[in-house]
Amino acid sequence: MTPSSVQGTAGEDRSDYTKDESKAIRRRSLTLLWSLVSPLRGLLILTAATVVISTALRVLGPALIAYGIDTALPRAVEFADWMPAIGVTVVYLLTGVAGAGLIGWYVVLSARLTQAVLMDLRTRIFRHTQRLSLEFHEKYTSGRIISRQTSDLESIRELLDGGLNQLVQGALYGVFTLVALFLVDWQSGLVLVVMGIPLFLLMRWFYNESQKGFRLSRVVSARLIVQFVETMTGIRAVKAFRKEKRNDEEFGEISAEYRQVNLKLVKLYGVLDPGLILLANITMAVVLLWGALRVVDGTFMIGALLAAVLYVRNFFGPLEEVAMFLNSYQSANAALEKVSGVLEESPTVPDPDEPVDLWTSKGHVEFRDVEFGYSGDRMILPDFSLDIPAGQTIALVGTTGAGKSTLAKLVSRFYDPSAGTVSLDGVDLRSLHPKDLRRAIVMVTQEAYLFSGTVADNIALGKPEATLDEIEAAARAVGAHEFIEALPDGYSTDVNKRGGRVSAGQRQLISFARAFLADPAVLILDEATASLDMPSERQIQDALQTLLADRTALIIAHRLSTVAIADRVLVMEHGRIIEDDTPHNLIAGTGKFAQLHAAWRESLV
Ligand SMILES: Nc1ncnc2c1ncn2[C@@H]1O[C@H](COP(=O)(O)OP(=O)(O)OP(=O)(O)O)[C@@H](O)[C@H]1O
Repeated sequence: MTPSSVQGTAGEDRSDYTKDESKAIRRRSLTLLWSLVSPLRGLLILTAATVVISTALRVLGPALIAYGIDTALPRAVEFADWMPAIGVTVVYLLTGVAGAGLIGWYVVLSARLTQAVLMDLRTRIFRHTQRLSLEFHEKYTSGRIISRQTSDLESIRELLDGGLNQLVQGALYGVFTLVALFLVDWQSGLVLVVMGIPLFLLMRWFYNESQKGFRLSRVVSARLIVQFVETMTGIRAVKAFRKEKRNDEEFGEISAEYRQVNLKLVKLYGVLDPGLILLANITMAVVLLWGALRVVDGTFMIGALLAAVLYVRNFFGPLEEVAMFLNSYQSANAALEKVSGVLEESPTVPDPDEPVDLWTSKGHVEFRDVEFGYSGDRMILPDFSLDIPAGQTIALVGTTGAGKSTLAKLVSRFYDPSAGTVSLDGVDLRSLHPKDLRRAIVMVTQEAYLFSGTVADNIALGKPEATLDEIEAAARAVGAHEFIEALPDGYSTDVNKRGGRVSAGQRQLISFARAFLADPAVLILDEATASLDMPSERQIQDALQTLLADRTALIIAHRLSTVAIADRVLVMEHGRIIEDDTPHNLIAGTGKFAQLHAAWRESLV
């Protein structure tokens, strides 16, 4: 079980993990990696076999040279027996060719493996983040999600595409070389093992330090992306409030920090590289000296000495590369840690295991003893009960922050209450299949988001199988047909292309048409009439009348004129309903709504 301090995306911005936390994160990354690789076990085994065999063949070289010099050559010189020399040359050539061929095959196989893993991971991140509840998206900014899907995946791709080959081959080469050295001359092998102690300490120091550095580097680079994405998505507000200078400063500060972190990382190589060279040279000198003494003594052969020196050189050769690719390994590891965190998050509004069937809904909505707060300590709806009979049109008014949108989000099941139930036709929303829920309850918000595609595509989102006639009928019903017809390509106009750009009010009408076509039993309009311009007030009323006919409706309205079409008005304050009556009765009374209404009427004069 991952400790709660690093569960999911918690603790993601830290780089000072405790031992237990680090262990848990590592375990989570490994589990993810295994889940990605295990379906490809066959390919993995084949890839591993090719790299093991090809490396073993490459390591044979110096031993063959030693045999050539110490055995085959003297036989040719002394007895004119050329067979061993020819034999060893042929074997040398054959192992070279086979080793090269296998390496080629390994590269192809490993590419196939890594591309499959990457595709799986990419799809998983997309699917999973899309499935996560609104609560997650409201607290985890889009910039961070983007960096998971882009820069993190890119780091993993870099490692898998190039670094891993080098890393695996280098590490295997080192191990095989050590074994071969022991077989050729155990005394030189012993020297290498003794020198292996400072080598191990150096590599371990580098690994730990660079791991810390890379974690920090990823945290800062994610902040850079978040800052960039937030600035660009809010570019209108940035310009309107002249926030450019402050943004420049903030971005500059994070950039400077990023540079600092990366500089520190590079400095680690300034210790590692000379350290490796020094250790290699000392080992080589000791092996050479000790070997030479034994050659003089007549207890060691010159060919074996040459092989021992070659092995020592070969042993240290790839270490530099291994260290370099530890770099991309670290970076990919840090990325995998974050990605596995996102994938560990689970939807806070889970789908029911055994959903209750609700083919057709009447639209009876009920809140019973509901308690809700976004974070545990602050209640937004302390104790809320409300019965909305099927077909009723409710207007919800109240001071800002009273909890009106929260109510709408609970009916749409973007969130679940912490106590009590929200039900549709007597069925707890938690027991409904998401498909039934989405078919029965539709929310239209002020944003009225349009997806890339044509106007018709955007309306058809409410009913994907709709015909063009149905789409047009829906647009006519809400009064959107005229302006759509006037667009350059009518219903086929691409909303993202030049000329296809529509105004905020037009977008709203398109989303009304979309909702009309979806024909839900319950419709929620959250400030949805706010962007419609005043001259078409009459039109709005007509559009709303058509849109709301024969269904339950919950309208959150600042515009008091919309309230007139409601059967019932609820006035909310601090998460409670303080007035609940027909608009007529409320206006005639002396309560809060009567005051609001009087003030509004005065403002019209
Ligand atoms: N995602 C969120 N996380 C934490 N708190 C939130 C979140 N959304 C809203 N709140 C808080 O919940 C309270 C009720 O917000 P809500 O949006 O429901 O009010 P509202 O009545 O719709 O207000 P308005 O008329 O201004 O839209 C507010 O105090 C707000 O700060």
